[in-house]
Amino acid sequence: MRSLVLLDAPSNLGLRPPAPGTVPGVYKLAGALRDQGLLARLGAREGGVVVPPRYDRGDWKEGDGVFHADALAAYTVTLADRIERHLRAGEFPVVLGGDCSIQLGASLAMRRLGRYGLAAIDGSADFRHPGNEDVNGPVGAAGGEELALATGRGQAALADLEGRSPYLRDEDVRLFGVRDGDADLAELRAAGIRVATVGEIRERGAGPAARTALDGLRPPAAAGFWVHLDADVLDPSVMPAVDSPDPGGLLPDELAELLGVLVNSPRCVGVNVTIYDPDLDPDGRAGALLADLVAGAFR
Ligand SMILES: NC(=[NH2+])NCCC[C@H](N)C(=O)O
Repeated sequence: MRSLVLLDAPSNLGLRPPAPGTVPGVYKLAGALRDQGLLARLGAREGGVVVPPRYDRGDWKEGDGVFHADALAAYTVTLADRIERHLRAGEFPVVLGGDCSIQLGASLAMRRLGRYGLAAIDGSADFRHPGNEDVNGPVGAAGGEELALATGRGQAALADLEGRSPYLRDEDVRLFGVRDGDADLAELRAAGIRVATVGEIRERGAGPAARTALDGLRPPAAAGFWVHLDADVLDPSVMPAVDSPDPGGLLPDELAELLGVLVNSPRCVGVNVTIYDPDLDPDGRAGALLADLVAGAFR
């Protein structure tokens, strides 16, 4: 029997201000999903909150690299300490963000334990790094860069914490739900990162696509894998409450099937949920859907 622990990582340090003088509302994701009864619905133990530093970009300007780099580095180590403790205890962390930069905490924690993979269910690869700025624009927001950083691309202050770069090997990463025609696809595939786009998932079926992708994410290669879920993998018609809504996303039934196969694999060691922003969801409908999908994934 798996023992789930619900842990909040309400950091918004990896996103740009949604409007001048405001901060990203993703830090409220954890509270909103908990208010949907997630702790009880998961039958999870209370894991508490890893409290993030203040959102303050100071005098950062375009060209200065990743903003909040020092705060993100410190937070990643603290979050990794917490996640590592649960993994070592044989518990299964369900980590509520926050923006996608919290994936770095999970990846660093796993790297301390050995070789693990990542199944990222995300509308975009979050693969911006200094080598592809011609395609993706300048680095800055870590929430659009965490896969690049975790695979050892980009500034060492984030990509090489504890001298452990890369936290994830390219060959141990699986991406699901990147939009067809995404500008990063060619580079991802050239790097050996396996991607199932929305169109490919639809063609093959979400279950078969997920099962095939799990090949190779088991011993003797990787010991197991983490699931990173960005709410923006869903189509904006059902999940408009994200910072970068992008049409052509997965529908709830497709995500349910995908998530079900991945999190119920005995090799899955934990999951994080990111990007849903309650400020953009006045009637709470998108949050209720997300809670249903997360709670419903565990059999
Ligand atoms: N949903 C996200 N991952 N948002 C973070 C990044 C958003 C934006 N596309 C960027 O790369 O700057």
